[in-house]
Amino acid sequence: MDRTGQVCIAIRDVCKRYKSSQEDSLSDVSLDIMQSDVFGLLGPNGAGKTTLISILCGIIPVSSGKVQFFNNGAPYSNAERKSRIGFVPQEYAFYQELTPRQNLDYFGAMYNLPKKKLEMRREHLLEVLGLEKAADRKVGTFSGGMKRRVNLAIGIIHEPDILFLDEPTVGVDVQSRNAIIRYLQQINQAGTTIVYTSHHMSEAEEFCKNIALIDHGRVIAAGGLQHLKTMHDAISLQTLFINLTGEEYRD
Ligand SMILES: Nc1ncnc2c1ncn2[C@@H]1O[C@H](COP(=O)(O)OP(=O)(O)OP(=O)(O)O)[C@@H](O)[C@H]1O
Repeated sequence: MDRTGQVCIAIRDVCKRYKSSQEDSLSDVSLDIMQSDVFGLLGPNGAGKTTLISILCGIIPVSSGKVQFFNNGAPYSNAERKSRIGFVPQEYAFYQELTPRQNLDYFGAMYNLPKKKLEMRREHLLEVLGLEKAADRKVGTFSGGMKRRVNLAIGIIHEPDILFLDEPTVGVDVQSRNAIIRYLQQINQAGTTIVYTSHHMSEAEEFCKNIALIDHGRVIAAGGLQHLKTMHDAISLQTLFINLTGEEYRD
C-alpha cells in the first residue's frame, strides 16, 4: 500500500518560549510532514531546530499551538505515539560503561520488546551498522563514528514508524556517515518517516525529499527541495540556505 501523500505530523501555530527566556525560540511554526517522507529541519545555529524536534518527540511542551500525529490518516493515541516514535538525540544517549549488546538489551526492554524479538533486532542492528566485532566492548572505548552508530541503533531498536534524528552524523568520518545515511535510506524505503536536522548541506541535499528552513524561530521556506531550489534560483541547498538566511553570524 502506498502510504505517501498522507499527513503524518501536522504542526499548527507552534510557539515556544523557555521559562528562563524573554524571547520566543519558535514563533507560529506550521508544517505538514508527510508519511514516508525524509524531512529536513535546517537552519543556522540557534534557529530552533532542536527545540522543534524536542516538542515533536514530546520531550518539552509547546507554549501554544498544537502537534498531531496520524497513521494512515487516523490520529495516533498517546500510547501509540510513545511506542511508535524513535528519537536519536544530538547527545549520546547510552551507557558508556555498557557494551552495545547490553545497551540495546536495556533500551529494548524499556519498550517492552519480547525477548526473542529484542534479540533479533539487536543482532540485526549490530550487523547492519557494522558493530558486530565490538558488540561486547564497553561503548566508552569507541570512536566517535561507532558511538554515533550505537546512538542510532538504540533510537530504532523498537522499529519506530516515525524517526527523529538531531544531527545524527555530527563529528563522524565519511565511512560512518555513509553507513548511517545508507541505513536510514533503507528504512525510509521500507516506510519509516524520517525527520532530521543537520548542518551538513551536501548530506541533507542527498538525503531529504522535503525541507523546512528555520531562522530565528520562524519557518522562512518549506517544501520540496528541488522546487525550492528552482524557485529561489539556487544551484545547491547550500546556496539556497545562504540566499535565504544571509551571511551574518548567529551569536
Ligand atoms: N533550555 C533552554 N532555555 C532557554 N533558551 C533555550 C533553551 N534551549 C534552547 N534555547 C534557546 O532557543 C533558541 C533555539 O535553540 P535550539 O537549540 O532549538 O536551536 P538549534 O537550531 O537546534 O541550534 P544548533 O544548530 O546550534 O543546535 C536559541 O536562542 C537557544 O539559545
